Amino acid sequence: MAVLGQGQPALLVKVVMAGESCVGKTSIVRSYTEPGAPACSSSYLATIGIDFKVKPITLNDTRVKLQIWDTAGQERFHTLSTSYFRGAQGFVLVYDITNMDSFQGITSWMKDIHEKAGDEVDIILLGNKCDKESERVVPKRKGEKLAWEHGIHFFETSAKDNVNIEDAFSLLTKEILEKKSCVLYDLDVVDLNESKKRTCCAF
Ligand SMILES: Nc1nc2c(ncn2[C@@H]2O[C@H](COP(=O)(O)OP(=O)(O)OP(=O)(O)O)[C@@H](O)[C@H]2O)c(=O)[nH]1
Repeated sequence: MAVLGQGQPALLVKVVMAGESCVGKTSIVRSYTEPGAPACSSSYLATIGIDFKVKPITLNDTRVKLQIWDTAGQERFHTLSTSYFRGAQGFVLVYDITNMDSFQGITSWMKDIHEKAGDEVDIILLGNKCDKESERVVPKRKGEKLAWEHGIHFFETSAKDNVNIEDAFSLLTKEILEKKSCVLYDLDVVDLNESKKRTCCAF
């Protein structure tokens, strides 16, 4: 793998959150990008439309700017949300271990991802809210089996207790870097203007 050191532009990686409404996508992003701030609140505020956060990380001496798009899971936003799938290099596909419908919806989300973003994208499956063990309805082995059938990695996570969130994003990013061409991006430039980007086939 080519290494981009200090002073060189970081690689821009686009990752999209997907999954049913209320499974914890926004809370996972918050837990990852705003350490220290409470990821979960007692009241639920649905994502309206789309939002993105940027998380700079360094993996094996390679500087990466993770651009994490948080989509709305509500059915009425489905067309808008899936329109952001195009061009993504990775997906964090989330269900809630206390909600069987959210787990059963995963196959359909998987289909949407492959239709819009192709078959080569990297996906990681997360069974979120693992802190709510007493309310669990989706056994861990079901998540593991589904992930195994699709050839993807799986974690059970808690955005509330910050369990496995960092590991999940790191693993997904590593997989993307190992096989994908990425976009070069100057760390100090905030503008995502097309002219400031160029394709890099360093990997
Ligand atoms: N106990 C617990 N609650 C969580 C966890 N993650 C999220 N929640 C709660 O679940 C509810 C929904 O979380 P969100 O992050 O808004 O869910 P979402 O998937 O972004 O929902 P949409 O925006 O509608 O797509 C909120 O009340 C969160 O506080 C978790 O790991 N554990």
